[in-house]
Amino acid sequence: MNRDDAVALDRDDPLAPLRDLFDLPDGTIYLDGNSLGALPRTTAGRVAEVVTQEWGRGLIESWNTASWITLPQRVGDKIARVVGAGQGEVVVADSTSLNVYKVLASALSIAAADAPERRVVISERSNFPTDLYIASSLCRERGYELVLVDSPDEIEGLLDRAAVLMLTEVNYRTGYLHPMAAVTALAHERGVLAVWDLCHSAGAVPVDLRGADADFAIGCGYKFLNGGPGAPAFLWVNPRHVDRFSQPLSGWMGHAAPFEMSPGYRPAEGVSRYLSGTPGVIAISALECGVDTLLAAEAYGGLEALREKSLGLTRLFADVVSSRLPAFRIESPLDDARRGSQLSLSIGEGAYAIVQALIERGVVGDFRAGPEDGSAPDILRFGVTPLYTRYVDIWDAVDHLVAVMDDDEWRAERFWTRGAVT
Ligand SMILES: Cc1ncc(COP(=O)(O)O)c(C=O)c1O
Ligand SMILES: Nc1c(O)cccc1C(=O)C[C@H](N)C(=O)O
Repeated sequence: MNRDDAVALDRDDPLAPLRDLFDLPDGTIYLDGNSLGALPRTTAGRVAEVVTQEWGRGLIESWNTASWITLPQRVGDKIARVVGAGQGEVVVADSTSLNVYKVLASALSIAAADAPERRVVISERSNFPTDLYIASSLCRERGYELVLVDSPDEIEGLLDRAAVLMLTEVNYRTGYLHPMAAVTALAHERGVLAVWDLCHSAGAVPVDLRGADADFAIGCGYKFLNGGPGAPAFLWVNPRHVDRFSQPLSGWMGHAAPFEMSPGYRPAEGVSRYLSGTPGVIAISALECGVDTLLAAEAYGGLEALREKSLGLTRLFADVVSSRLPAFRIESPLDDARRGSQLSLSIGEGAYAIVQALIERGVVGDFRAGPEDGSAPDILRFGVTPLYTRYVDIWDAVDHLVAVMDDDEWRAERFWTRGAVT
C-alpha cells in the first residue's frame, strides 16, 4: 500500500461526490467529526433564511406559517430514518445530557412499577462522563445503585438485580461497538430495560432500534449528524412503552394542548411528551441541514454503504499505523464488527503533545485523557466521517504522524500547554 493506492481508492469510491456537500477548509485533514461534524454547504444559507425571512419578516406568525412548531417532529422523522425508528417515534429536543436524564427517569418509573425489588442501574465505567454524572444523580434521587462494569462480560452477572442497563453503543474513547440487538435481548430475557446512547453511532453506523427492540434511545446532533456546535439532541421511545411512559421535565411543549394554557399537565401523545420548553428554531433548522446532507447518502446506498467505507478507512488507518508506527498501540477493536467510526491509539508518553503537533500540521484529531487511576491510557482519537473523509486523508494523516514522531517534533514546549477544550 502506498499513497497512489489510497488515491486510487478515492477515485473508485462511489461515495466520493458526497464530500462536495461540505464546506471544508483547504489544507485541513479533519478527523474529529465524532466530536463536531463539519459544516454542510446548505447550512449558512438556510440559517440566514430562517433568521432574515422567517424571523425577520414573518415574526411570530412563523410558528404557524413556517411550521416552526412542528420542527422537533419533522427533523425527528428524518433522524428516525438513520436509527431504524418509525415515523412519529423520534423527537428533537434539548441536549444529550438532559435527554439522558429524561429517558433514564422514564425507564426507572416503568421498572419501579413492574419490578420494584430491582434497585440497580448498570452502565460502563468508560461511558462518556455526562451519562454517568446524570445517571448517578438520578440514582441518588430515586434510591437506586449505579453499578459500573469494567468490561461488557461483567454485565450478565448483574442483570438479576438490575432495573435498567444504560449503555453507549459506540464507546467515545475506544470506538468499541456493542452488539445492540444481542445485549438488548439478553437484558430483556432477564427482565431489564435497555437504554442506548447513540451519540457516536447515529449517522456513523447503521442503527436498528426497532430491530433490536431497544426500550429508549437518545443521541446527539452535532457529531455524525453535522448539526453544528451545540446542536439539539434527539430521543426515541419504543412504541411498546408509548402509552405508559412519563417524563420528569413535563413542560408545556410536551403538553397535549400547550395553547390551552391549562394549569394541569396532560402529556402529549407519544414521543412528543419529551419536549419540555420552546424548541430552538434556528438550531434545529441547522440540524435539519446536517441530517438532509446525511440523507443524501441514501441515493448512494445509505448507511450500509457509509459503514462499508468507514470500515475501509479505519482498516487502512490501522494497517498503515501497524506497519509504519509500531510504537503506537491500537486501542480500537480490530474486529470490524466491533469497531465504530474511529481509530484510537495510545503511546507511552506525550499523547496530548502529539495531537497538538498534528493539529499544527493541519491534521485535526483529538486527545482523550485516560482515567486518573491509570487503568486505561491517554488516547489519540481519530474519527472518520465517510461522507467526507478520503482514503488519502488517512494516508497523509499517518505520514504527518510519522514526521511528528521521527523528528521528535512533539517534544517542543508549545505543544504541552493544555487548552480549556481538548
Ligand atoms: C456518549 C456521549 N454522551 C453525551 C455526550 C454529550 O452530551 P451533551 O451534548 O449534553 O454535552 C457526548 C459528547 O459530548 C457523548 O460522547
Ligand atoms: N460537546 C463537546 C463540546 O461542547 C466541546 C468539545 C467536545 C465536545 C464533545 O462532543 C466531546 C465528545 N462527546 C467526545 O466524544 O469526546
